[in-house]
Amino acid sequence: MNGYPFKFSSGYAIIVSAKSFRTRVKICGVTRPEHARDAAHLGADAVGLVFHERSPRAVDRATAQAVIDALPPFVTVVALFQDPQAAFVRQVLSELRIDLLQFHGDEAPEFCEGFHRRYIKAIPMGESGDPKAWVARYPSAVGFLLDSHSRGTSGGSGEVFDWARVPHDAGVPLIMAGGLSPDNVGDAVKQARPFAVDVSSGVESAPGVKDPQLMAAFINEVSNVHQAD
Ligand SMILES: O=C(O)c1ccccc1NCC(=O)[C@H](O)[C@H](O)COP(=O)(O)O
Repeated sequence: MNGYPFKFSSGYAIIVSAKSFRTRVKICGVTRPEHARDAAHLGADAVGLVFHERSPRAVDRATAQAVIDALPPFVTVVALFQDPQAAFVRQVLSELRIDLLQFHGDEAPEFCEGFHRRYIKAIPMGESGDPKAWVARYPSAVGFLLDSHSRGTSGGSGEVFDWARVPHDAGVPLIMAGGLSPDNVGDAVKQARPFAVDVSSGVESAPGVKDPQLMAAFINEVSNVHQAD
């Protein structure tokens, strides 16, 4: 398919020309202000802050504030949680300028909606099953992040799932994640034509340490796909 599926609110579906569409890029698990600034100036659309204490990429609120302060305008700040206490999410939201929530665990739709913020829901592609069943279960999500983890396990593993399972007719923005790197992201975008791609370990020199050269290579590979379309 040489284009991107889009469904209007009326239900009318079209393929948007590949030339007029740009796959967005989110760099997840940023732990240092200088890496956030680098990511943004290299062209990242969003950065993810991991608020899951068992993650090697977990940030405390002071570090998160420093990362946010390093960002220029028009870069989305995403706060990632995995089965958090509601009070913790509320505390993060009250202290930090968060644009979007990302729920990576078994959170119910009512829980995700309870903060009255836009949110995306991670779909565990390590499980069999139709991703569109998740889309139907979370009608208030503004997008879905397809990651290679199984239910109950964390993301950021660097593992790849079968891209043939990405639906082309979900009717909502899909964000591909899981084991993407500068070596494979071009193929992933060409094959699945997602709304966005999300990367963590594939642009790191060590867990939690983003590598500016790998981030640059990753973002270049994504834009190269569109220049060749
Ligand atoms: O990154 C983590 O440590 C993490 C912990 C708990 C839940 C989710 C987590 N990461 C999710 C992600 O960073 C993204 O989904 C990512 O793009 C996928 O990671 P990777 O395969 O390393 O690119």
